[in-house]
Parts: sequence; C-alpha cells; structure tokens
Amino acid sequence: MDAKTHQKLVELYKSVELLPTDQEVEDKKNGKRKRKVPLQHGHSQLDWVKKHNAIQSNTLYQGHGKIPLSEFKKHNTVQDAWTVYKGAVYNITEYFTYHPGGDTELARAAGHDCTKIFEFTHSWVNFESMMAKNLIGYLIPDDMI
Ligand code: HEM
Repeated sequence: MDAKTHQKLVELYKSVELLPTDQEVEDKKNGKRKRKVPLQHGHSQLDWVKKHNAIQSNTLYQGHGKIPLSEFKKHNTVQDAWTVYKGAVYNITEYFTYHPGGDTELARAAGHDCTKIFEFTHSWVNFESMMAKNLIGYLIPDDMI
C-alpha cells in the first residue's frame, strides 16, 4: 500500500472512532470500574464460545469484503450493529445478549471504530477470536470502491 492510501485509511478510521469520555478516563485513573451486568441464562461467555464454534462464518460483504463508509454507517443500531476493530468490520448484532458489559455499552460500538475504547475497557479480551466468524470485510472510503 502506498503512503497516500495508508494516510487516507488512517483518516477514515479516525472519522468513525469512538473514544472513552473524559469521565471514563478519570474513573479508570481512580481505579473505578464499571460493573458487569446480569445476563440471561444460557448467555455466558462460554455459551458464546460454543455458539460461535457452531455457526458458519459470515460471508464477506458482497463477496469481496470492501465496505464503503456510507454503507458501514447505516448499521448503527442494536438490531443491526456493525463495528470496526483494527480496520476490519464485524457484525456484532448476535453478541448483544452475551456482552458482560451490557447492551448499552456495546451499542456505543455500533457504526463506530471501537478499537481504542475496546482496548481501554478490556485489553485482555481477544476480540479477533471471539468474533472471528462475524468478520464481514474491511472499511474503505466511498471513493475507493
Ligand atoms: C464500545 C465497545 C465496548 C464497550 C464500551 C464495552 C464495555 C464493557 C464493560 C463496561 C464491561 C464490564 C466491565 C469489565 O469487565 O471490566 C465489559 C466486559 C466485557 N466485554 Fe465489553 N465493551 C465493548 C465492546 C465489546 C466487544 C465488541 C466484545 C467482544 C468482542 C466485548 C467483550 C467483553 C467481555 C468478554 C467482557 C468481560 C470481561 C471480563 O470478564 O473480564 N466487549 N465490556
């Protein structure tokens, strides 16, 4: 990839990036952590792993996996949630009822690049392995399609 394209992609991810709020940064400094929420029976992390192992991988968006920004941004609700993690786009809709931090927190990721806030909140969680089969493509600018 040439330097210009690289720069364009960096700017693209920034345009949808979600950062922790000042309050969240402050709370973390003071050792204050957000609570986990109670999940429904059968929705533990182990249940997610089992379900994830059993499902088929998502097919890539339109076969090629190149997702223009304007398309990505449409998927910003709990019922239809896409997120970017390290440049890759994942459909996280199915994970909502399994997220230990609750659906309100996870909803913040929908339609955004959640890389930074994800690492800020739980750097020990392995996003790629948990969501491997929900990978649907890679974010690109509208004019690169
Ligand atoms: C905007 C994005 C997200 C936010 C703000 C967020 C927030 C949180 C919060 C507040 C907790 C509970 C506190 C804690 O355990 O320290 C949590 C737990 C957790 N979240 Fe997220 N989350 C996000 C995205 C995700 C995603 C996409 C995944 C899966 C790939 C995920 C997986 C987990 C797991 C596995 C835990 C439990 C951690 C543990 O047991 O130590 N989260 N999240």
